Amino acid sequence: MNLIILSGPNYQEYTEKFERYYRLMKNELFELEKESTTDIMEVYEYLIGHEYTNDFRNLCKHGVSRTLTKYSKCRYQTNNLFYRILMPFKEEDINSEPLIKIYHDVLYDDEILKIKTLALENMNDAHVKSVDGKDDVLEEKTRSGQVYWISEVDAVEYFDALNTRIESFTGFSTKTAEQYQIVNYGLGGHYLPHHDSFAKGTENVEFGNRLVTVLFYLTDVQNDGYTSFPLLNINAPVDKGAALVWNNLHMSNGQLFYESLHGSCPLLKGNKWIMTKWLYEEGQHLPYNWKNK
Ligand SMILES: O=C(O)CCC(=O)C(=O)O
Ligand SMILES: [Fe+2]
Repeated sequence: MNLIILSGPNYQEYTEKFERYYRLMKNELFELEKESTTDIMEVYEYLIGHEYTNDFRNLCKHGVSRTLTKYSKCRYQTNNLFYRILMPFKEEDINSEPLIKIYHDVLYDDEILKIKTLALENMNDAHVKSVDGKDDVLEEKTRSGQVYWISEVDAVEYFDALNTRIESFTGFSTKTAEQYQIVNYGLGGHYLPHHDSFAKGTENVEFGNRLVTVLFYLTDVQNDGYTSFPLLNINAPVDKGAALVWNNLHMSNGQLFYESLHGSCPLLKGNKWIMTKWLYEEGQHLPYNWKNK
């Protein structure tokens, strides 16, 4: 590329050239910017008209004013596991009722890479799993993203260790859990507030209901795309390698924890990847019998 020198006898010609290049570059940058961002108001307008969406919208847009309580602490957690003395979990309390915690750095970069590669080969448009095991296509406005259910049988080497790790930091069995679900949200991708557990009478006959959600973040997302709990006024930040863990049911009787209502704020820039594991009632040490609740 020739340098444009804005002085000397060809000053006029060079200035015109410079202006032309400048305009071209500006347009180019503008187009690039347009591709990687989306109109915030457009996405939020889209969310109007749904139950709880005002709270959800405000929370997504204005963030959180969470009051710290005596529960809000973070610690190195060993859960009385011998080898975790050397490598404790970084546990952060988010809420007490229902219990919500973040475990930082529990999914490693090489695992994230493998999981994304596996998922990319098998992505489908977002579906929701119904109790009878069939997939229902979700209304587009409720959730927009690409979904992949990983069969652990096909990828034992990735998931054996992870199952054990989940059991260590949650204290719950993964033996009756669902397969791992991977979701990729693009621009404007979101998930309106919902409960993860199944409605009464529609639980899984073998394993009961979704007791605990373990949500791993496979990417960092700056300033948006939070997992938001509108009834608790909480936005959880998207922190690559962390797992957000919460109870969907009351641990004393298995009834729905209404306040566990949550969604994913619209993604306004970049890309958000998550992986979810739902732990079921069956096979856990619970003070109630889920079959007779
Ligand atoms: O993407 C998120 O932050 C939330 C996802 C979620 O709620 C779900 O998959 O059930
Ligand atoms: Fe959810």
